[in-house]
Amino acid sequence: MSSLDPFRMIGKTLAGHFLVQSLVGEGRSSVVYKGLHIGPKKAVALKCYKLGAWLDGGTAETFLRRFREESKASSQISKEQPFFVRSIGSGMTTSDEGVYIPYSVLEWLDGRSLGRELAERRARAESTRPLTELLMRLEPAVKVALAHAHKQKILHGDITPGSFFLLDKEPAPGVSIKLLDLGTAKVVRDLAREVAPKAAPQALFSPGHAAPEQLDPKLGEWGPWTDVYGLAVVLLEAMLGRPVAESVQGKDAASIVLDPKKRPTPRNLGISVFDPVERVFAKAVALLPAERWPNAFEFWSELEDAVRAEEPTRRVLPTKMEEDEPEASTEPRPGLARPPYTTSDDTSPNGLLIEPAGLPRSVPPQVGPLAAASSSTSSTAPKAGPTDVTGLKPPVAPPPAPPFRPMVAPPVVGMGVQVPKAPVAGAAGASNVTNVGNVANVTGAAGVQASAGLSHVANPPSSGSGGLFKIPPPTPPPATPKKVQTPPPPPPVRVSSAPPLPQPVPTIGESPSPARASSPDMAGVRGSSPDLSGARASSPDHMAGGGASGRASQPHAIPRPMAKPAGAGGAASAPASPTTIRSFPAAAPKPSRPDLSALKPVASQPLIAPSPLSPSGSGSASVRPKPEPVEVRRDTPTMPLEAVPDTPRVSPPPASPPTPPSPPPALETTRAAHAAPIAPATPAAQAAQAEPADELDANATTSPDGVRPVREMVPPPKTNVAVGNLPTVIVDDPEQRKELAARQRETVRIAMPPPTPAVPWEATNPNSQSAPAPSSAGESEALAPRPRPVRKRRGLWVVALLSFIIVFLLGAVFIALWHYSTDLT
Ligand SMILES: Nc1ncnc2c1ncn2[C@@H]1O[C@H](COP(=O)(O)OP(=O)(O)OP(=O)(O)O)[C@@H](O)[C@H]1O
Repeated sequence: MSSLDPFRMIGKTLAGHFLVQSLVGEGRSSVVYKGLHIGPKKAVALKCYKLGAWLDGGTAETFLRRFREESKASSQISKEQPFFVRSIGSGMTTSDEGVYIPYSVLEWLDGRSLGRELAERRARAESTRPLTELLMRLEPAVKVALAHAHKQKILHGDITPGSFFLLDKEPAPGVSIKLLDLGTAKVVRDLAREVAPKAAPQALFSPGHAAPEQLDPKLGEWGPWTDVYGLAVVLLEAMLGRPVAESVQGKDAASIVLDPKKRPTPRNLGISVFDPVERVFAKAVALLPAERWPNAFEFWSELEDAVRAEEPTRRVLPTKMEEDEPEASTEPRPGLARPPYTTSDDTSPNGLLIEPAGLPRSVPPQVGPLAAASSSTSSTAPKAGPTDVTGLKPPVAPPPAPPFRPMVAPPVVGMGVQVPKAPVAGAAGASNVTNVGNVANVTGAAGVQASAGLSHVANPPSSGSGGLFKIPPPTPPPATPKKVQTPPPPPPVRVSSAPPLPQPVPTIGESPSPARASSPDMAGVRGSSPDLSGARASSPDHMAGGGASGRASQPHAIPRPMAKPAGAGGAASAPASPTTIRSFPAAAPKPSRPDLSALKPVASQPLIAPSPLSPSGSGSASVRPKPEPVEVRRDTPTMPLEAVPDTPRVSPPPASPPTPPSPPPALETTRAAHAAPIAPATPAAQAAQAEPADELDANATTSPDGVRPVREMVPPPKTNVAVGNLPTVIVDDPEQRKELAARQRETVRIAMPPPTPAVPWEATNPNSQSAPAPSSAGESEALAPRPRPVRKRRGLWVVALLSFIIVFLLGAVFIALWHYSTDLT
């Protein structure tokens, strides 16, 4: 398998639509290529799964069906939430050797995964990220996206640092991170579990990230609590600056993850945190699913609260956050405004104690069991503030009003954790998972006909066993609820920020304490284990400094058991119970948390343009008929406006009380009445028309591709506008409606006959010859003396003519009589 093109896919066109262009990176179970969606000429990511070893003619079809269902679910959910990578489709192809290669088509993202970032930071020996910064950065992907998925009974199933993609540019306001692999990660693991039930579970998961129940199904069902475990580990790794698995190597991952005495809590990993933070983590990584936080939202909220809880004495919280969100809100906060952190000189914003720079350390840091052993503080004791083991400062009394300052990219101070820097290992050792995707080893599938082609999410999710990655129904709690035994946390230890301390903070079990030698758990567990060695194949993605997880490196000591390990009380006796218990201990009174059901998606309308492929298509790639853009509708024939005035109105304007006729106003009213049907007839209709405008404005943002405005993709509600007796015309755009109304009014004016000289007062009083005194300029024109009617003038002419004729006849008679008298004489 070439590291440059593991599947030899570059240059191929998948499903006739997606040209494979270049390799992006390779993870444990997949290879990601950059591709081109040929039609729209958009970049896509083609994620090809290394499942050749698990698929043959018998399993390929079943897998493909379930894979499509998962893809469909992720496609749907990615439309609902902008913090998911958008799933465009999925399919299956074959390699040149005839090996099945299922693949997903995803939106192309510019940026890098958290895993890659951690690896790069580690390679550059940069400081790790403080917890508060991590909480802020990952919050939308967890409290919005993952919580939304959990609410829909979909879980991720393989949360690792690679699951979080940090975007270079925000495709939409506030969207700076996306969650990858929702759902598909699980279906891939499910397949492997089913077709190779005897395969070591460790082969399917990233060492250190797998939850106990993923390694030992007897512990319980997978569920949102499984993701909680992965989330906790991701945070721990980001705080540590190295994979948790490195801290537990020496035995295989399963035996460590499943050891109730060695829970990967911050303190057990050498991270000094305050009690509340330790407690939240301890519950998140509890051995039994039933003892964990039930979902990502609760875990995250509790963790935020725990960090916030230190604020009164340590002032580590962002002031604005405190003001804006005094209580844990049920509302997810996408794109949470990142207010500047404020911190005092001796505290860090991550829940850790930081010793003022330059102060000598008199006591080496004590971590985990050591700290517990050396302290009389217990979790039940009233909290008296952090214990200052250095003795340099009183433990509580903070200096009066220390200057608050913004926390700007904290270096070591922000982390406050001293972790020995393990050398970055290369592709270490025998990876027990490389065979998962080693297509070169797979020959059995050769010759089996592949159902190639883009098989976009078409089938409705089956409700059967092979269906979506659904969360199992909760199991009724047992009669005696188990208690989560949170260990009495040792007092936090002040850790110097700068200069770096000469003595490293021991990782688990590396304490110089004599107790270490006496720990029975230490016996025989040292030594490198191939199971824990680098699980990643060589990947360009990780060439820059090693993977963030799964890298084997130098051996580390095995952790000593905690004085009272987290979850040990219940867990030690419980592993045999396969039941999933969703009860929570009374011993750890849970602050009233908002019900997850109250969680609402941030945006009811998708901010992201829908996939160009139809989610309902089947078989080969089908191009989704694009929603008709608003602009197109503008061009649709609307109506013969000229005909409007002559047509009877179907819906007359609202009956307004008849006003006494006054000439010009009456004319205008008449004209407006013709146009009235365009306007909504009722206030409700007016409101209905205003709504789409707001909606359009709200959605008037560009798609992540920056190509088509989202408003084109989200047609506003249609409003039927009846105009005269014309067929009902659907006008979508309120602007269009206004324009239409204006044009119609204009048309009415044009089509109206010229104003008749008959004015009401003249018609009703034809004998009146005097106009009323004009009251305005407009009226003066209307009431000006009017020309005499033609009829009257004609009468005058007739009278004149008749008079002339009479005069003429009289003259003629007179002349005739004169001649007669002359003749007589
Ligand atoms: N949609 C995407 N756009 C751009 N790059 C992506 C996309 N999806 C994944 N990548 C990148 O491809 C690389 C390989 O990803 P992949 O998921 O195969 O492995 P991983 O996440 O690094 O590790 P693992 O799967 O073992 O947890 C990573 O660098 C990842 O950031």
